[in-house]
Amino acid sequence: MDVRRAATQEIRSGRLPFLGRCGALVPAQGDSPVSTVTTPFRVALRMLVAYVASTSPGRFAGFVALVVVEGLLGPLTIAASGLAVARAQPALAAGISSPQAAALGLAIGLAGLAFTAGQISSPIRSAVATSIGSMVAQRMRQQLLTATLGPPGLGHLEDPETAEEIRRAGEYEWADLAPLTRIVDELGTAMKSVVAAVGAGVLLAGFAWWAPLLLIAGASATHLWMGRDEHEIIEQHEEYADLQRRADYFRDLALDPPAAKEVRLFGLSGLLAERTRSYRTAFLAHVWRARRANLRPVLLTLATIALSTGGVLAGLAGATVAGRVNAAQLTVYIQALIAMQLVSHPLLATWWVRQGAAALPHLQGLADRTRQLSFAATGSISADEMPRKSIQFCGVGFGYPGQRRRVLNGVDLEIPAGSSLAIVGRNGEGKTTMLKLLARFYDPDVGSVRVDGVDLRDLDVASWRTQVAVIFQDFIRFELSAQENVGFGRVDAWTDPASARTAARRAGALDLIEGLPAGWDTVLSRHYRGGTDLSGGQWQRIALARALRAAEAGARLLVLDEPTAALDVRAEAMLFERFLELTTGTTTVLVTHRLSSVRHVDRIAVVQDGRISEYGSHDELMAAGGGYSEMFRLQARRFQQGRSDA
Ligand SMILES: Nc1ncnc2c1ncn2[C@@H]1O[C@H](COP(=O)(O)OP(=O)(O)OP(=O)(O)O)[C@@H](O)[C@H]1O
Repeated sequence: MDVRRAATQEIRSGRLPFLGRCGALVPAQGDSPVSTVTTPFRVALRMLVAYVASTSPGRFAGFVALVVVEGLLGPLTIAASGLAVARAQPALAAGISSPQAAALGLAIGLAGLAFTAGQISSPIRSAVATSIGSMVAQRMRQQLLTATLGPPGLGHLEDPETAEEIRRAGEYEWADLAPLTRIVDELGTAMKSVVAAVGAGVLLAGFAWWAPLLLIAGASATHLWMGRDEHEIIEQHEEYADLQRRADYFRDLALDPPAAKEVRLFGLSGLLAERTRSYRTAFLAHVWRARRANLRPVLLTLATIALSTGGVLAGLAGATVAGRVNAAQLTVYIQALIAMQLVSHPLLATWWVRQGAAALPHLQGLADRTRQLSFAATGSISADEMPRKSIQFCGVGFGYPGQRRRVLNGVDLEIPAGSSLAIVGRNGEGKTTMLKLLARFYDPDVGSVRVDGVDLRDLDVASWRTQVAVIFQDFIRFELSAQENVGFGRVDAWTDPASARTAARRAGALDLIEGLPAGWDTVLSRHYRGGTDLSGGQWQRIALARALRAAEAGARLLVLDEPTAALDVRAEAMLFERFLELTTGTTTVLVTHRLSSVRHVDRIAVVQDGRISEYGSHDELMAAGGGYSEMFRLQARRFQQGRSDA
């Protein structure tokens, strides 16, 4: 089951709006993030800086000011220390209380002050970077949630390209290696290094104009070679990311408790271990090959640095020997030369910048795209108290986005308000699809679904969904308390114990819940302390209780998509009977494969070849002697045989 899709269906049903604010959908197992950072560095840098700056302009301006000041403190320390060396000799000669000694003290004090300020400003910058990084992450998270949870339909989640965009847009979140706080900090360090290097360059220009230029040329060449090569390595990562994903998938299968039974039963352990190893080795082989190819630019880089630095040092030595540079100047120039090496520091930040910017191209415009793929929630008519008369499928034709085949092709069906309907048919005939149209997760391609004569498209979608309580086959099993699992049927009053109790009793789940270790407060997952796991049938009763809680809160259309498949035949029949009794007057639509369970519904619709092939009460359909009566007799015979065999 796709956990994300199941969760989204329930959230879309309008019952859990708060998850849009504080809940995050987790990536499916096996979708582990692999670097997709192929944006050219300059573009990535521009993108990242623009995004960070626009997230909090005031704070970012303060951050930049701090970075510039911190960057200038380095050259200031160098200049002050040079001044101190220059004044040392005259001060020694003039004595401790001379003006020369005072001037020396001033120079030393200035150097000490600049150095200390540099030490203090560094942690302050990191703290500001952390706070900006958190705000950026929060903004990205919000944008992602708006893009995924905002559209009222599901089409955007099922379009493969958009699903991939969403996955990539969310990678910043799961990339533990590169949290945004660290990325912003690295960006600040890189900016500071450039400012410090420029300041040092100005000092070194006092010796010779060409000296800083030579060092900058060396650093630029280095940047160019390394940057181009790093880009290639990252592209290789991207190209072979599938191998990594496969390796992770097989590893997760080996570790995943739900898979453990079949893995052991079919003796798959060895195969899983072998596949994990071979996919991982194949992936690493490409990475190693890329790294080996990277050796050449590393050597070229080292040679360039040695040549440019050596050239400046040789010039300095010559000038010193010739008496054109004194000791104080030499101190300043050598320190400036060392500080200028910082000019290549941003090179170290390229990886971080690319990581930080990786999600941005995918995030930008994502909300527009998902909105386009979902339908436009144009309707504004309130659905309060609907349906009062009927729900109709009028000539409905529908195919899933990106699929050529139409699942439904001319469905005509009327469900009188307050009646119960069972939709039956073979696997894959489109029963669940009809329910999805009913909940307006999609719009029909042809025809319309009408409530009291009003096209669903003209109804306010949120208001319609408060009228609908659906339990799908793949309902969510919230790893939360029993109270929450049932109470979420009415999210704005989920804590109400009396209503939850009533719903649980009606669903036959009350004894089960009250027998749990901490009763209603028990977390329904053994992954949590004091939590417990439920069987498939027990979970279905909980889900049913949630739907009944919604019905009690005013939902007027109850839709159950095989919610009792994990119960035995007798339990299902009893539950359906009781359910129909309890929901008398509520419009109820059931999907089930067990025809014995639907004898008591008012009407039965058989779906076949994309349309309704039979429609009527159980007795009418049996009397008609069509496909339904044939299926019913077959199932009854099997059941009888099973009982007599037993
Ligand atoms: N999200 C989807 N994207 C593409 N095709 C889909 C999607 N969901 C279902 N289908 C296809 O639509 C068809 C009808 O599916 P649906 O789930 O409505 O059938 P069903 O009658 O409920 O089946 P079952 O009895 O097995 O639950 C199937 O062929 C299925 O593969």
